[in-house]
Amino acid sequence: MPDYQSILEDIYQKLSLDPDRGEVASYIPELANVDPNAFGIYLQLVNGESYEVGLSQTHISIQSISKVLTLAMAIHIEGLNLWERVDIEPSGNPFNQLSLLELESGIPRNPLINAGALVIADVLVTHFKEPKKEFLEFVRTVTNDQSIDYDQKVLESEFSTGFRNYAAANLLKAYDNLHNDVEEVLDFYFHQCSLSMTCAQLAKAFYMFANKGKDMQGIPRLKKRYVKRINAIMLTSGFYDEAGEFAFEVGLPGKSGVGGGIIALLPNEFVISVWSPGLNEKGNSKLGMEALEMFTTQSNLSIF
Ligand SMILES: NC(=O)CC[C@H](N)C(=O)O
Repeated sequence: MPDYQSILEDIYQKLSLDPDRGEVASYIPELANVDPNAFGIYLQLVNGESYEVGLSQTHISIQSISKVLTLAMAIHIEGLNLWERVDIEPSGNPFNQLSLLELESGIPRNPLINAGALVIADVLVTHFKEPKKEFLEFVRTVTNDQSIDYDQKVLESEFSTGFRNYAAANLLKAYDNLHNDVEEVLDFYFHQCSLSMTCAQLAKAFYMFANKGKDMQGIPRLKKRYVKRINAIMLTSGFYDEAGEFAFEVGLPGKSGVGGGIIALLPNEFVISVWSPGLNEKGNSKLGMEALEMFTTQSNLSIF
């Protein structure tokens, strides 16, 4: 077995010296208040062991990482019908791009771009009486951690500046691919993005995707055939127009968020979460991508 702690410490030391950390997201004003030098990694092995360096226990805004968790809930509800409303192809475009949605008559390319996540949010809003409560409960249950909650300040920030999300939701509605009120779906979507979790909590939440659908308590949360497909979608679409680069450099299914978090996993082996708030020009954590490239190269563990 690789010496995981030494690998993490080596990555941490080398990258901590990197003067170029990218730009902290500012289009959601609350995210711009985060220290650009923050950096943490948490590694959760499927065998139960864990390793960490830096700010792995600091709360971060999980942002688009939440899209995988809502997808897991929606796929359970809708099964194969889900794919009539959202496609599974990489978009090759930024996460908030609208032109493809218009071109493709209101069917989002995949569930991990914003338009796709809004359709997934719509499924949950239809299915549950109290979708925000149910989503929070789902995340708390699979992580076995009742302390996880929404961040009110980030939430307000999302509401006040989410113009492209309002546009995407309205476009979906115009194409009849949003069954509930635009405001209700956006309210849910902004809540899911505002969820605040540590790298450690994120790794635990994603444990089920590395463990054939069973969470850390060994309880089945997701059918195996859905786990396989969600992992495939993370690989092909988890990093928007940088999905190819992530597969090439890192070689793991994963998902990023504009809060600077990245989660990635190797089925049956581990889940790893990284946080560094500075983003590259594609909106993915700059140091986070570099750290994961170093991790899979040094440990010699990737799906390839
Ligand atoms: N890539 C992201 O993390 C985007 C999420 C952000 N809340 C948005 O909708 O714009």
